[in-house]
Amino acid sequence: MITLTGFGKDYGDFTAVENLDLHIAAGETFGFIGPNGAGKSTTIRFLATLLRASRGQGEVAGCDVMADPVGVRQSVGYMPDNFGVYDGMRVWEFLDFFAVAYRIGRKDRKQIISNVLELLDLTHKRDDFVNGLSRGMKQRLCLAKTLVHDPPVLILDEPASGLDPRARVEVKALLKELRKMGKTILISSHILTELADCCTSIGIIERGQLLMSGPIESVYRQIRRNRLVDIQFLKNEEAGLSILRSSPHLRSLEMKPGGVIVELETGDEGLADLMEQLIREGVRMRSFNDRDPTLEDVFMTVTKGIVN
Ligand SMILES: Nc1ncnc2c1ncn2[C@@H]1O[C@H](COP(=O)(O)OP(=O)(O)OP(=O)(O)O)[C@@H](O)[C@H]1O
Repeated sequence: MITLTGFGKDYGDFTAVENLDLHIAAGETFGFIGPNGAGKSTTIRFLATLLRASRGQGEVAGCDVMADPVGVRQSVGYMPDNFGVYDGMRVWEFLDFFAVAYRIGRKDRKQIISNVLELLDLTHKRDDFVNGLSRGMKQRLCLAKTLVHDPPVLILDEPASGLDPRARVEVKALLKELRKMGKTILISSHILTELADCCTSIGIIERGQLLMSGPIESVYRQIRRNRLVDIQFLKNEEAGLSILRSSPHLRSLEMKPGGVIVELETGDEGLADLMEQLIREGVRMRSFNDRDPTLEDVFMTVTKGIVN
């Protein structure tokens, strides 16, 4: 449903995105994850036909992004990261404005607006002025606006940023609802936990390069080949770190208060040997936990796989 082939974008001498290949199948909810400035919005704005590529091609719902931007816009509901709502309008007028822009006839508009308001739980705000809405409601209204022309593809740039925890949970529930309706969704975020339980696939981008992508389970599997061990030190932390750093099994090491998370490529025996060595050398540990990676671990390992 969404394909990018060798997509690249330069701003002057600066390459914001480099040679990006991506394929998102129909019905997927794809989480596009990356730190600030990674190139998420640049990629998204290209797919939404708002920015020209320096290299490469894109296709959305069978339409070429550069050759047929109108076709793409008809198939896409796009929510930008810096959305604007027109303050002087009432909620229903705001949606009606976009429905007219999508050339939806007067007869159908009323019903569509009432359906969309109901889906977004905004029916009771129908006649309120947009500027009287809370931030969370404005964000929901923006999401409502992306749905008026019933597009098969939704491209949402950080739709939950700045929302309180309850509103974020509501956005996640809504994403699941939209997936059930058969929509293909690309959603970007740098809040990892936000995407962990509502995406079917993810892509991790850093400094304009896609570091990893695929079905969420396969991304977890790739990372699970290695063990993640969370160690909390009680005494002799320096000696402990030096043993870990010289271990041939070490793949990455991330410091945290009072301890460290290490990624080790080894089995149970190797893990037991390492534990024994730490104890033998006088390192006292409060805990030594081998655990399943979270999406956050995947992200940290992939974007910062640094062995100090
Ligand atoms: N119009 C522009 N002119 C020059 N540089 C730009 C422009 N737009 C983006 N950039 C740069 O390109 C890089 C990628 O920016 P982009 O907005 O795509 O990142 P992002 O992953 O969406 O970040 P964020 O999470 O902060 O929104 C950044 O270094 C940014 O400063």
